[in-house]
Amino acid sequence: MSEIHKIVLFYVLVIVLHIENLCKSYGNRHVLQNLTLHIHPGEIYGLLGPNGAGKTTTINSICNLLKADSGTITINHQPVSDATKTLIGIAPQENLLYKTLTCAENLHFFARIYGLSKRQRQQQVHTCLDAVNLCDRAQSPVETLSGGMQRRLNIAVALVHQPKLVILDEPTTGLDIEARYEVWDLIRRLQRQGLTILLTTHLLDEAERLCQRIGILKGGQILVEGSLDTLRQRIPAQEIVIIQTQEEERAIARATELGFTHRRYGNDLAFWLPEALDLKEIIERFEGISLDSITRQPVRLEHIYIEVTR
Ligand SMILES: Nc1ncnc2c1ncn2[C@@H]1O[C@H](COP(=O)(O)OP(=O)(O)OP(=O)(O)O)[C@@H](O)[C@H]1O
Repeated sequence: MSEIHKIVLFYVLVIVLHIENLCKSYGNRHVLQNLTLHIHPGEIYGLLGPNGAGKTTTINSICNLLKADSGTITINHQPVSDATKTLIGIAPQENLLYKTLTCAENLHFFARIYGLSKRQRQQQVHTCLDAVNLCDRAQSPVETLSGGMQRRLNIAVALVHQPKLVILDEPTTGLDIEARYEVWDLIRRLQRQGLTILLTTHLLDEAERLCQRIGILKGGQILVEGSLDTLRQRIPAQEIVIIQTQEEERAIARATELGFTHRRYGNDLAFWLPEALDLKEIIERFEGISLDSITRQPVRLEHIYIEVTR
């Protein structure tokens, strides 16, 4: 192997964030239990989990705002400390912005906290406003911006000190679909610029669109981790079929005979099809049972998430 290949391989193998066996309790409540996860350079990693799973506790530990009881967290091979804080930028769920200050003033303020020189501040404020498409609103007070613009500015604040890892906590919650598209575009652009991103979201389609790898957290542990293709192996189905019928018991009994697993997704009765079937073949399988409708779906993150966390 040539030297250049070795160097390239070295950088590919460097792990940006490495969490090993992290434990944290509040009194006798065990919030993180041997949590282990690795985030690779340049990827968007989606940390998913139900309310109270331990996502915020994990993020606060990564940012060194909270001390774990045991376990290790390293960022670029350095244990978390005040020194590693500069490697991380965080855009919290609640925008961290001063509403009466302008966009530029907000960024100057946070850049100063990170100790940037006047010259660096001027340059970074411009670069960050440009990155989030808000140059034309530099002198606008935050309170005059739309919700989507405020969210983009909140992300700009996370970028002002040029971190290596950016943590986006529920970046599009509460936004309309147009504003959401803009934030998704922004996140993809940040990745193309070489940033590594840890994203938490309750929106599973957001994770499907953006994340190269996903970890599902519950009860303070990562239950599964991997690419969407890896996670799909959790559901041995070619397709999921939702059936509406007045004869659900008979449909379930037939499906069981055929070897189709059945599930309830909300009120929907669903069957996992182990082989690809066309519509006519699906109807034939349920012959003699009156079907009101059949809807076919690919296996989605939503199905995997429900399977893993149920
Ligand atoms: N300071 C604290 N003292 C006691 N319990 C706490 C404290 N902070 C968090 N917890 C508990 O720890 C558990 C995990 O909380 P955490 O905020 O990390 O979850 P989360 O996954 O971020 O949830 P959400 O999706 O609702 O934001 C919850 O049961 C929460 O009530």
